[in-house]
Amino acid sequence: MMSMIKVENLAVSYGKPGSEVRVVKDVSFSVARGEAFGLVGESGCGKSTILGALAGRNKQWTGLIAIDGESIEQKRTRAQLAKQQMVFQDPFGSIHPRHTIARTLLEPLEIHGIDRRQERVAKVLDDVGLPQNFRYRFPHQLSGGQRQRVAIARALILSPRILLLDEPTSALDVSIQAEILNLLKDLREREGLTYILVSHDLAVVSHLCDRVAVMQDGGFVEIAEKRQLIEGTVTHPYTRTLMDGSRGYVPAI
Ligand SMILES: Nc1ncnc2c1ncn2[C@@H]1O[C@H](COP(=O)(O)OP(=O)(O)OP(=O)(O)O)[C@@H](O)[C@H]1O
Repeated sequence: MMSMIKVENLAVSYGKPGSEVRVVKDVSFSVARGEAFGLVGESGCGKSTILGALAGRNKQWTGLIAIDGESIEQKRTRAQLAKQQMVFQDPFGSIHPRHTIARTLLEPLEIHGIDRRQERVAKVLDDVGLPQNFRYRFPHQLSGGQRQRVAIARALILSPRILLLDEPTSALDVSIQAEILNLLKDLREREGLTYILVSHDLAVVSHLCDRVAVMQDGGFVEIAEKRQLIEGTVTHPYTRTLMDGSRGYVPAI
């Protein structure tokens, strides 16, 4: 089957030519349509940088990126950019504190010149389990979990095929984390979405993902199946260290 996301020999840098720092080195993987793929590793190992390159935010990359069978250039068309959307740890990264929820959700539709706007806003609010009258509210009137639902709604409004989820539950209370993870799980099944989920928490990753890439210092040390995480049959010592270090790690079956 054709991959939804294919990455070959990806390298990503920051900084001006001549003083570039390469923070992702020679990473290759592919994600099937409808799969949830995890990225774990210590802070600073390059997880967010990979998502940034896939989302079109970070243009200093080399290698091959193909989305839905189409090879991507560093400069993308609007249609290509709409195919994958990011969700961040802090919803304020994508929702403006002084805009109503309606305005936050309408903005991407205006930018992309998409019609039937009110109808689409109504649908995404439904999709993420928020009441319709939340349109008129401001972010500060919402709980952390509700704000993250708005951020997910905003990511969904352009009908992407892929969600790139960067620690989407780390800023939330534990009880709310499970709610948001279950919402993401349902959305993936209902809409046939493909996910890449970045998390430092193996419990979060194994709740949602079928396979997990373990990162260290800009590269992958191992791509483990969920079953290997559950059975403890991972092959790389660093993956074991991460598993041992993940306090309260409860493998989800
Ligand atoms: N805009 C930037 N300019 C320069 N260096 C950056 C920039 N963003 C990230 N880096 C560096 O790139 C490396 C990888 O960062 P990245 O955010 O991808 O790691 P991460 O694994 O996602 O970590 P975290 O979980 O802390 O976000 C780090 O050393 C970081 O300091």
